[in-house]
Amino acid sequence: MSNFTIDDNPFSLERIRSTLIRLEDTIIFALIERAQFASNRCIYIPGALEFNGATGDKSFLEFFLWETEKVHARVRRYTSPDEYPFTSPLPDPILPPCKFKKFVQDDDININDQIMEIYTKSIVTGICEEFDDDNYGSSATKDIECLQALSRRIHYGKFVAESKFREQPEEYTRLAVNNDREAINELLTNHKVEKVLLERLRRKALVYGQTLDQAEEGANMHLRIPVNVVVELYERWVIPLTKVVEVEYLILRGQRAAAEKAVADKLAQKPNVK
Ligand SMILES: C=C(O[C@@H]1C=C(C(=O)O)C=C[C@H]1O)C(=O)O
Repeated sequence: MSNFTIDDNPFSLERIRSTLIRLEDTIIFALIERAQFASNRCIYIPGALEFNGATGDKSFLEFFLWETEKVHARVRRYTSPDEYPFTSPLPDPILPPCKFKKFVQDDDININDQIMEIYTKSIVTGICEEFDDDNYGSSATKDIECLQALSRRIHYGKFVAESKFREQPEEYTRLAVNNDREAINELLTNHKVEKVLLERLRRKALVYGQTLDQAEEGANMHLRIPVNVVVELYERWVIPLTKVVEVEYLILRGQRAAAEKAVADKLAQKPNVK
């Protein structure tokens, strides 16, 4: 008998949470990469930069992101249930569809517009110095990595929500039928998990942000990214937006479950016609 049990359910809440923990590292390092460059605000302003007429009415970042997502769409990135594009229209995949183990239900929940707005208006300000260093391509490249990591983490809330629905289907269905978003948000919230996450994030940002250019441990004076910026990013934006996705998914999931039950009950009442 092994000393530890391996959770063989790839979609247990514990396994889903471990994916969110791994995404913390992806996000922190993506932010550290972006912080190398100035804010270069012009890349976020529609029409501020024109490359041979290519950007048109889009900002440089929107143009770059759209071109990037077109290629990613062609290699079927957005057929994955945990990947959501920021731009449209996008071409069909040139590869045959992957077979994904079905867990979350099909839906059209995509809050990347909110993520883009918050990232360009609030997050860049916190991690970059406010000036123009002409590194527009490099800045946008790093922005895209940050946006994709944040989008994946926040939309992974669907997996969390499905796992929680399966633990309390009746309760979530009852609240969904009443469109009670506040009660659903309260039921899904786990304050202990959030507290532990923010404490872990502070430690990660402190360690990952060090340049280690001082031999003496902990002597680093300069951090590559302010610790409080990372913690506030999660506390103010990432966790609340993840919960927005969870709530919207649970409303949909619960209302579908209620509709399916109504049909099943009706069929059960139907007398057998000889
Ligand atoms: C993701 C979960 O749902 C909620 C959102 C959390 C987050 O975004 O980090 C953490 C705990 C919950 O309040 C979870 O329960 O793990």
